[in-house]
Amino acid sequence: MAASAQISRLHPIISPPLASPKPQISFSRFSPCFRHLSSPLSLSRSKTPTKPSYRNRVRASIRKLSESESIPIAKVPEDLHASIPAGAGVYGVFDANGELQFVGISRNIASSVDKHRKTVPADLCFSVKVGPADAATPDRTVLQSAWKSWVEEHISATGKPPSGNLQGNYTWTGAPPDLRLTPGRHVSLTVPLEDLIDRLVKEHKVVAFIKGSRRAPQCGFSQKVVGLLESHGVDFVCVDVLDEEHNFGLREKLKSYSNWPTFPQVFAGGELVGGCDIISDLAEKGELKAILHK
Ligand SMILES: N[C@@H](CCC(=O)N[C@@H](CS)C(=O)NCC(=O)O)C(=O)O
Ligand code: FES
Repeated sequence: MAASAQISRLHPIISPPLASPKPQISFSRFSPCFRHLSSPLSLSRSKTPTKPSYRNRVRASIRKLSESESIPIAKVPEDLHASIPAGAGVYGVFDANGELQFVGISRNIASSVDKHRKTVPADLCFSVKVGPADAATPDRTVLQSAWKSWVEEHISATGKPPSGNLQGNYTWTGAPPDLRLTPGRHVSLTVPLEDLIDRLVKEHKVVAFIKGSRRAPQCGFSQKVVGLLESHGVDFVCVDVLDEEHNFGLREKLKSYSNWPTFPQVFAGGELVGGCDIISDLAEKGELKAILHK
C-alpha cells in the first residue's frame, strides 16, 4: 500500500524519509508515511543473539503502544504542555471514540500534539499515548523504528493502519510538498521535458502548475487557485513554474504541452481543466469538487 502523509512545516515533527521511487520528484521534507512500512517480518528478532546496539537499546526502551498510558489532550496550551512530555519520541493520537487516528514521531512530543490540537478537528484529537525516548537526542532511525512498531502493533490489533497515516490524508501532516520535475539543473535529462510533464499529470489526480510554491504563491492568480482547491478539500499537488533550478524550461514547455498561454494551470486525470477564471467559475457554480474528483 502506498502512502505519503506529509508532515507539517513545524520542525518538531520528524519522520521516516519518503523513499520516492521516481527520481524526477524530489521531496524536501520527511513524513510518517505508511508506504515505508515493510512486512512485519522486518521487525522479527535476529536468531543469533548479539550485543544490543545503541539504537536497539533506545528502541527497546520505548514502550509498546498497548502498554502506554492514555493522556487527555488539554485544550489550554499550558495544561497540555504540563501533561505531555516535551522530549523526543513516538506518539499516537486517539479520537473521542478511543480510535487511534495518527501515529507520529517528534523531537518535542508536546509541541507536535499542540500543533495537531490547533489544526485538526477537535473530535479527532482527544487523547494521546506517548512513548518518550530515553536518550536526549535519539537518532532519526531510532524514532522511525519506534513509529513503525507502533503502527504495526495497531495493524496487528485492528487489521488496518491509523487513517491519518494513509496516503492522501493530510489532516495531520499538512499539504504534500510541491513536486519537482528534476533533481536540479546539474542533472542532465534523459527524457524530454514534455514526457516528464505527461507522466506527472497522469500520475497525480490533480496537479496545479503555479507561480511560486503552494505555501507561498508568487502571483494573485496562483494564490486564488490554491485557496479554492484547498477550501474545497481537493487532494492536489503543486508544481512551481518559476523554479528554474528544478523545473528548468517548464514555464514555456507547459504552454505548448497544454496549448494554454498562462498560469495557473490545473490538470485533473491528465487533462487540463483550466486556469484561474475557469476554476473560479467552477467553484462559484458548486461544480469544482465534482469535476476534480472524476
Ligand atoms: N485569466 C487568467 C489569468 C492568469 C494570467 O493572466 N497569468 C499570466 C500572468 S501570471 C501568465 O501566466 N502569463 C504568462 C507567463 O507569465 O508566462 C486565468 O484565468 O488563469
Ligand atoms: S505574476 Fe504578475 S499577474 Fe501573475
